Amino acid sequence: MTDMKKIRFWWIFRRGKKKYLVPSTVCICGVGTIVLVAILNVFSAVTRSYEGPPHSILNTTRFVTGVRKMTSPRVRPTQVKRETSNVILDIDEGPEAAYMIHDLPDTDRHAQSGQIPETDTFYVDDYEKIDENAQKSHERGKLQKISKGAAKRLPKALIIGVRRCGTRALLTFLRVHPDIRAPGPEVHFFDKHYHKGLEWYRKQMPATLSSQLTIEKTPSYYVIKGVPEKVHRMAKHIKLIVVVRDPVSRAFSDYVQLASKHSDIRTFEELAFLNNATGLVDTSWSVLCNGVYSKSLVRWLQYFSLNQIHFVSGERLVADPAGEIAKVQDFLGLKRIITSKHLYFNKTRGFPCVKKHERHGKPRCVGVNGAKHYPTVTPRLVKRLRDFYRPFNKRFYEITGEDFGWDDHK
Ligand SMILES: Nc1ncnc2c1ncn2[C@@H]1O[C@H](COP(=O)(O)OS(=O)(=O)O)[C@@H](OP(=O)(O)O)[C@H]1O
Repeated sequence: MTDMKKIRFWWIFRRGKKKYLVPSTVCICGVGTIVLVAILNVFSAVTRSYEGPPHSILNTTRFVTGVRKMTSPRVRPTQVKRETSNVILDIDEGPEAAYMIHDLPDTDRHAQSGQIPETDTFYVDDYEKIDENAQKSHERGKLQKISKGAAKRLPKALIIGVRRCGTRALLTFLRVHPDIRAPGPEVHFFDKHYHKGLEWYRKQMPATLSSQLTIEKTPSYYVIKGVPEKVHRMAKHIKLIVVVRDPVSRAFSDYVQLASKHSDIRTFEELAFLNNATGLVDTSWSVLCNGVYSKSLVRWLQYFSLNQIHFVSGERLVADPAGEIAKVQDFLGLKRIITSKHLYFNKTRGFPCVKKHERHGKPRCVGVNGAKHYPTVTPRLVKRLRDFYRPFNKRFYEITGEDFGWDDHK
C-alpha cells in the first residue's frame, strides 16, 4: 500500500556539476521505509532555520527535478547575485569591493554645440554631498564591479591649502580625471582626527584600483603647526599641492566666510588693526596670518623637499584653468586628460566650471550662486595690507622660485 505524505522540506544533493532536489519526506512504500522517514524528519527539524536555496540553485533544481511549483524562498542578501550586462554584482561584498570607473565626459553635447545653458548648471555649494551619495551607491553595489583589486587606500597626494584660494575648484576640476579619486567631505585627519589613527583615515577614502590615485583636500593643513610632521610620518614621499592667491583678496574672502557664520562679527578694519591710528596690523588674527604663505612653507620644508610640493596660482586657476590643471596632472604623474574641453567659463558666476560631471550629467560650478560681497574697506587699509604682505610675498617667491605677481599692482 502506498502512503503519500505532504512534501515540506527539500534537500539539494550535488553529484559532479549537477544538483538534485530531493523531498525530505518521501513517498512511503511499506514498513521498511519508516526508518528512513524518521531520519529525514529529524534532519529537517535541525536545519529549519535554513531560509531556502539561492535563486540560481532553485532555477537549476527546478529544471532538474521537474518540480514546477515551490513556495518562494526567503533569500539571504549575501547570496543574491545580480547580473548587470556582462558583470556580476555581489551586493554584500563589503567596502573592499571594486566598482566602475566612469567614462570621461569628453563627448559633452554642450561642448559640441559650443553653448552652455547656464540655467542648466548644477551649483554645488557642497560638492561633498554628491560624492557622499556616490559613495553610498558604491556601498549598495549600484555601480558596476570591474575588478577584485579595488581597496580603500591612504592618499598619495594631498591638497593642503591654502584656505579660500580655490582649493574646491581645483579638486572639482581634478575629479574629472578617471585616475583620481577623492573622499567627499574634507577629512581633517591631520588637524582634528589624528587620534583616530591611520586605519580610520584609510576608511574615509573611496575604493580605488591600484592604478588610481587617492587625493585628499583639507585646506587647513597648510597653516597648522605639527601637520607637516604627521603627514611625513604617514608618507614621506607624498605629493603636496598648495593653491595660493593674492593674500589681500584671500583675507577678504576669508572674512566674508567668517561673517557668514558670525553675524555679530566686528568690521574687517577693526579686527585687522591692533592700532588703527598707527596702522599696526594684528598678525595674530588668523584671517591675516593665514596669508603669510612663506612662514607655513618653511615648516613644510623641514619635512618635505620643494619638488614634492606643487604650487597652483589661484589667479591662473580662474584665468587659465586648463593650463593650471595640465601642470597639476604632470606633477601627479597622470596623463593630461583634463583639458579645456572639459571646462567653460560661466559668465553669471564669473568663474570657470566643469562642463558636465559624469555622475549627474550636468555642468558643475563651485560655491554659492550669488553676488559676492567683500567688506567695504578704505584704500588706506588695502595699502597697509599690501605693505604688510610684501616682504612675506617676496620671501615666498624666493623659496618657490616663482613670482606670483601679487605686488605688481601698486
Ligand atoms: N572656478 C572657481 N569657482 C569658484 N571659485 C573659485 C574658482 N576658482 C577659484 N575660486 C576661488 O575659490 C575661492 C574659495 O576658495 P576655496 O575653495 O579654497 O575655499 S575653502 O577654503 O574650501 O572654503 C573663492 O574666493 P572668493 O570668491 O573670493 O570668496 C574664489 O575666488
